Amino acid sequence: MSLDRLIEGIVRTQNPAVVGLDPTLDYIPGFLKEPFLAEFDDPMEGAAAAFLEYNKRIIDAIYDIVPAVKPQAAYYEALGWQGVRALCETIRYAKGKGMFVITDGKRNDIGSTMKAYASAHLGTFGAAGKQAEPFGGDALTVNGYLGTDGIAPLLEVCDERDRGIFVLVKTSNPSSGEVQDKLCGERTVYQMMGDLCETWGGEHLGKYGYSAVGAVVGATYPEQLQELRLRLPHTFFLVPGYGAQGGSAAGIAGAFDERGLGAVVNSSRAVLTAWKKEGCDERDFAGAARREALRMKEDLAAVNKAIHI
Ligand SMILES: O=c1ccn([C@@H]2O[C@H](COP(=O)(O)O)[C@@H](O)[C@H]2O)c(=O)[nH]1
Repeated sequence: MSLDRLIEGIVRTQNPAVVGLDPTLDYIPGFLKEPFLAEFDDPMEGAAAAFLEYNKRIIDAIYDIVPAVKPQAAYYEALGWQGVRALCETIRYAKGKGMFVITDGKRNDIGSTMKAYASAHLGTFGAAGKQAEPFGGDALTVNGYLGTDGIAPLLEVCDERDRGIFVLVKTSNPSSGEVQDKLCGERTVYQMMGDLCETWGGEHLGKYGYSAVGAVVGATYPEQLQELRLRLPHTFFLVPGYGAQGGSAAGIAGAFDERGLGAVVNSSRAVLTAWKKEGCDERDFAGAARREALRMKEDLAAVNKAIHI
């Protein structure tokens, strides 16, 4: 169990970036969404169909230059079961294009319930011979607040199916310090959670030295990124907060190891709404997403000179 498939995608594209697929109707140009909204009586069905088509076009525009996508489940759940179906189909489409998919669900519960979340998002349903993947993601974001028994069922699935998790350690939002920066004995809560990631990842390291248990560390906290990189040598980072939340490439530099690995940086809104910022023809929205993804790649390369290996 490891995050090697993600790392291999980063090496192949020479791009430590993930594009967040967080669609809203507002981001989707009229020419694309209006026919779907008109076609279905149920507004959620029309919106879900528009989300899926929009995602496919974004994926088509970036899959050769960006190794991974991160659909945030909330945007799909907002449309009920139709949205959840669009999420499943988006995951399947991205995987069909060779992308690594991180489902951003931030799940956590007691062990028995986590077993259900683990098989839903990373596992399979059904018996041998008649088995299917419910969601089919490669990795899932989770909350570690309930402790080890809430994480153990995920580790089992990660082991069996070469999947990964990213545990919330130091989140990118402005209030993250209210709990995460509090001292608990001699360690902050985020340090304690980071140390647990190293423990949960255990001895099962992939060929690049990272385990299947990654950590979410926000681009908006450069000092903590650097500190945690040194403290957690086997824990790969998912770094949200670049772009729309104000995180910069310079602030992210400390997240990478000496090989240029160690982190994958997320950008959602900045890529999805690039066509609005550019002011280009709305029919070129996917082209604008690609241009923004290439701009981000260059921006990251300026602080993370080369990804060796
Ligand atoms: O600490 C965290 C954890 C998760 N997120 C998620 O990442 C994206 C960020 O979107 P942007 O549009 O690039 O700001 C979004 O899905 C969040 O739910 C985070 O921002 N911070």
